[in-house]
Order: sequence, then structure tokens, then C-alpha cells
Amino acid sequence: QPGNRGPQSGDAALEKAPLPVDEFEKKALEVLAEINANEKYLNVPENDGRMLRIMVQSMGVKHAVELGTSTGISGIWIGLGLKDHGGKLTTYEIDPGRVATARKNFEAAGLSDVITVVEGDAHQEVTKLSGTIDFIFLDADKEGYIDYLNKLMPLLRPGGVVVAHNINPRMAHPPFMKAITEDPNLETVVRGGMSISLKKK
Ligand SMILES: C[S@@+](CC[C@H](N)C(=O)[O-])C[C@H]1O[C@@H](n2cnc3c(N)ncnc32)[C@H](O)[C@@H]1O
Repeated sequence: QPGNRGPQSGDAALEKAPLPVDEFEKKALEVLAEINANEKYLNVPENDGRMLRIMVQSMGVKHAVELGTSTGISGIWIGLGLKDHGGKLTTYEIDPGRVATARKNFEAAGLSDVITVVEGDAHQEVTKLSGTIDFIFLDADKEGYIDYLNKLMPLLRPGGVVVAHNINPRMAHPPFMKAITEDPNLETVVRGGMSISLKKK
């Protein structure tokens, strides 16, 4: 199909680099550039991070939950979208080295009061969550997405959103895809390798 040459192809080509609105954002973008320059792990591409920020800020998200912090790229983007209206991110990471690096990066980006990193196996740790969640970003173990979904869905508010990363024919886990596409209470689209599911009621 003309104009559709694979995930993210045409879309990203039409974007331009992010422009900082103030000194705070300028510093955060510098930290992101620094992490990317030295990065040896897999983090979300910039346009995915920007999309997460747009979603959480436009939804006025008060509590976002991320599975798979790594060194904090997506966390910084989400944090940028939460900061001005007092939203908070709880993010989970199993690898102690990555936890330490992420905490350092959040501090450098001025977001340590916005973001809490929980170290440990998120399958266990998320069961300790209570209260309402407005936004969930799944980016940890792919076969675990279905378990995270089952555990967190009861806390997600109506109108809340679940975004999952690496949703492509090679990596999408069938039980998770079935859950997000066959539940009438979820409106799900897949775009650019991410699924976006709205909890309708
Ligand atoms: C693709 S990376 C996340 C990238 C990150 N969201 C970003 O864009 O900066 C996936 C991370 O999930 C973590 N992970 C895998 N299984 C996990 C589990 N059971 N609990 C918590 N973290 C886990 C890995 O250690 C890895 O750092």
C-alpha cells in the first residue's frame, strides 16, 4: 500500500526534533540525549516516548504505572507529561544496576519527586498497588503482559489507557493480544508497534 512501508516509516519522517519549552525541559532533553549516547540497553525510540508524554499530559493522568523501567528513557518522557499537573509515575525494574542508573537519570532530569522506581519482580510487586491507576505502560517481559493486565485492570479507571510496547507480529504474545482485542470493554488499536487500549467503562 503506498505510503505504508512498515512500522513508523512515514510518520517519523514527518516529525521534527522535540523543542524544549523551558529550562526544565531543556535539561530533561539533555539527559535523554546523554542516556541515548551511552546506552547499551533497549529503550523506546524517541517518537514513542513523545507519544507517551502526549497521552499522559492530555489525559491529566494522576497515577501512571510502567512495567520495565530499564535506565529510564520512557520514564522521563512520561514524567515530563505528569510534572506540571502533579501526576506521579510508579515504575518497576527487576535489574538492580538498571534501577540505580534510572534513579540517577530521573534525579538529573529533575523528576525524582515525580517518579518512584520499585526494584524487584513486577509480577509480585504490582500486587501491592492500591488506589486508582489512569495509565499503564507495559514494556517488561513480553510473556508477562497478560499477567500484568490481569493484575492491574481492576485498578484502571474507566477512561484509563493501557499502552503496550513491541506489539508486532514477531513479539506480540497471543494471550495478551486476545485479551486486549476480544474484551468489549477495551477499544484497542495497534500503531507503530504499540497497542493502545481504552477502558471504556
Ligand atoms: C525494553 S526494557 C524497558 C525500556 C524502558 N521502558 C525504556 O524505554 O527506557 C525492559 C525492561 O524490563 C525489565 N524486566 C523484565 N522482566 C521484569 C520483571 N519481571 N519485573 C520487572 N522488570 C522486568 C528488564 O530488566 C528490562 O530492563
